[in-house]
Amino acid sequence: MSSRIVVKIGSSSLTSAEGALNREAIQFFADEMASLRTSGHQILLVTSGAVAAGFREIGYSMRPRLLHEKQAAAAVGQALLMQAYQQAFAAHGIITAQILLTRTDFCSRKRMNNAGMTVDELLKQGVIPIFNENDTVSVDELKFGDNDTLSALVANLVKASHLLILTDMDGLYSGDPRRHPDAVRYERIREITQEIYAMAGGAGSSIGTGGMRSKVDAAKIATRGGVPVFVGKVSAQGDLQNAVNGVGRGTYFDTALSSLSMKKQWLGFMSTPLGTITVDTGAEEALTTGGHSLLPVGVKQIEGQFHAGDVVEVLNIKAEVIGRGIINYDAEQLQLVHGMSSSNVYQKLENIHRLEVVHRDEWITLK
Ligand SMILES: Nc1ncnc2c1ncn2[C@@H]1O[C@H](COP(=O)(O)OP(=O)(O)O)[C@@H](O)[C@H]1O
Ligand SMILES: N[C@@H](CCC(=O)OP(=O)(O)O)C(=O)O
Repeated sequence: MSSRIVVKIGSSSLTSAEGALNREAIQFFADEMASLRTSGHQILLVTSGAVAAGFREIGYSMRPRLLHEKQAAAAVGQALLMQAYQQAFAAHGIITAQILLTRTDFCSRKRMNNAGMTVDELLKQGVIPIFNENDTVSVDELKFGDNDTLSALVANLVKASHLLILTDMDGLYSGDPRRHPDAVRYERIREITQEIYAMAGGAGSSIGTGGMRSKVDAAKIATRGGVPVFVGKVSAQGDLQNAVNGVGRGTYFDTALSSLSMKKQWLGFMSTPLGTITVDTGAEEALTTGGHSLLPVGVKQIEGQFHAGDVVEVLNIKAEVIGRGIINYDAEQLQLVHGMSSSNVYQKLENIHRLEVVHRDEWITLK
């Protein structure tokens, strides 16, 4: 199988601040992707720009902020965006396909498998699949918002050899260069630590959404799934090929030492937690560094109406998210026994099938 490359292009690279598609830019990116394809790679594109391309057409004077206005703008802009790509790729005799996804599509393995099979078939037929979030049906709390996360999930789904996140900045700097002109650029990140997160700020322009922060989030998801990531700028002929060859103008994120199984990727990045539990310091250590399961004695607080088998988010006593796991208790049961030693739990609850609140095999550390 030829290698699969997922290219993500942000709104800031495709549209003007006034809200118009930059057709020249779209042609340029299509040319770059076509030439990558000629060199033997399969290409998948994740593109933003629907809201930015649609808001002026619809009559808004600036990029809307309200959800229903953004959705209306996206419905207009998505058609314009696709038309522009179709035209640009047609110059190379390449057919494109539109795939609109929401976060909930990734929650269901069945929907994900269906999307995966459709993509396989499109690639087999030589088509370039073009993804965007299905903005019209996404509700606020289930939105990707920016497309960086979507691109990482797509890259993991298709087992890509590279994820290239193209933006208006040539990589990750020690601070947002728009505000810190003396910031220095990182060529390579071997491990995404809290310090790296601290450097990455939000969107610097009025067009983009997630900024560098959501790109680092995406890099974390992809690299833990075994896909190396490039975040940077492509603006001259040959830049995209250079990005693939390791000499692009941007930052490279190495894959994590051991890549996660699909089950753990689902747990960490696609599932929807139905509750939150807070654990004490000992339990935090046991889960995050000790490789142990979570026992009732370490649980301090419980929120949400979850049932055994649901996914919950786990917080430490500083209220930071440390990971997610599949819970073995209903919320009401756990309320009765949290903080108790194991022997007391057995006395209190007669028919528990597993003592562990979260078993280590059904846990992912996200800190
Ligand atoms: N540490 C950083 N290094 C580089 N850029 C940063 C950093 N922190 C914030 N940014 C901002 O992130 C922006 C890119 O993200 P965004 O505007 O969302 O673009 P896109 O539309 O391509 O997704 C840059 O223009 C920059 O202002
Ligand atoms: N789905 C939205 C993406 C919004 C957005 O701005 O994303 P990005 O430019 O990738 O930070 C759109 O097409 O407008």
